[in-house]
Amino acid sequence: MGRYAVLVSGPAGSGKSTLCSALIAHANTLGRTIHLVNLDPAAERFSYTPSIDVRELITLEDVMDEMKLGPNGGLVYCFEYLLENLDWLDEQLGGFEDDYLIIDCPGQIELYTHTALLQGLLTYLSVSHSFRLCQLYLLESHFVDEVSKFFAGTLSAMSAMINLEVPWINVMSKMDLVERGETASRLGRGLRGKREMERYLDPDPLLLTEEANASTNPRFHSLNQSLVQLIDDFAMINFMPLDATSEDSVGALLSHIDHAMQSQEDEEPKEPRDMDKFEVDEGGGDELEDDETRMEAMLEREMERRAGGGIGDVEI
Ligand SMILES: Nc1nc2c(ncn2[C@@H]2O[C@H](COP(=O)(O)OP(=O)(O)OP(=O)(O)O)[C@@H](O)[C@H]2O)c(=O)[nH]1
Ligand SMILES: [Mg+2]
Repeated sequence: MGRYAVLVSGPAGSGKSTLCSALIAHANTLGRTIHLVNLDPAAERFSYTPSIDVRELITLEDVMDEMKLGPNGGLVYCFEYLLENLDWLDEQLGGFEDDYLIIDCPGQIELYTHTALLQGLLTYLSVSHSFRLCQLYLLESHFVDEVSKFFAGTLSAMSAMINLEVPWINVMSKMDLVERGETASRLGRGLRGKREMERYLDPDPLLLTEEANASTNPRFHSLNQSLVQLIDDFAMINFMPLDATSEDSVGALLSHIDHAMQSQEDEEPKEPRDMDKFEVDEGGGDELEDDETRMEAMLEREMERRAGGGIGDVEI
């Protein structure tokens, strides 16, 4: 087999921990074992006991007390500490040869978009521990129920995707709320119908532009056009619907993840890199690689995958 790790990421409350539990429960019914890894130093409880738990190394509560930091600064500190203490992680990972890990991440979006911390960790897992990786990014259906919110959610997903550069699956979570037609936003506006919502799963650029223009001042129409163009050019923004309460829905997502992982078997192995280079730098100074080159390489690979099948089927 090999070593596989699925990172479950996304904004606060998007359903990450619920999905981790649902995936583990579903895997158990198939006779498969998935181990839970908790990377959230502020997590309180889990349905399954984590096999690896960052809280054994550091907790957000202690950091906030001792370092006099707020929750966000404290979280960044916890991740820096983890990356400075990778020997702890080495020890934890030692017992998991040939295993499938599901990694529950914190909900602070800046971790995915503004810092290189998670990227450092992913590089470490793939280069030093030969993990095949896949990242899920969850967005809640009822926060993406109109075009302006769809833009905001999609751009955050895109920004995280470019920052992290691993096989990627966007997930629109809590789709059962759409099915049930529950009130969407907490502002009390009615949720769009299921069919209307589904068009956001694989958005049509023309419809998106029309809808965005219909609800904005004409001064912003060219901005709408550019945003839609950007989303369309990337050809990466589509969402897999998820209802974590449905075994079928969780099963479909697990198959999708398996497919993304499997496809990496066909890829060329990565050259081991000097771990000294993976020092954390939040100031944007010495980046691991030049951003443009990384982005070009990522886009090129994506185009190749899409042209040749491979993980082109995967919503990334
Ligand atoms: N209806 C519905 N509720 C869900 C679903 N998934 C999660 N929830 C609910 O959403 C809330 C947040 O879920 P969590 O799994 O804790 O979300 P999270 O992303 O781990 O949250 P943080 O770790 O705080 O960022 C809980 O009340 C869940 O029961 C779903 O598929 N459908
Ligand atoms: Mg959680």
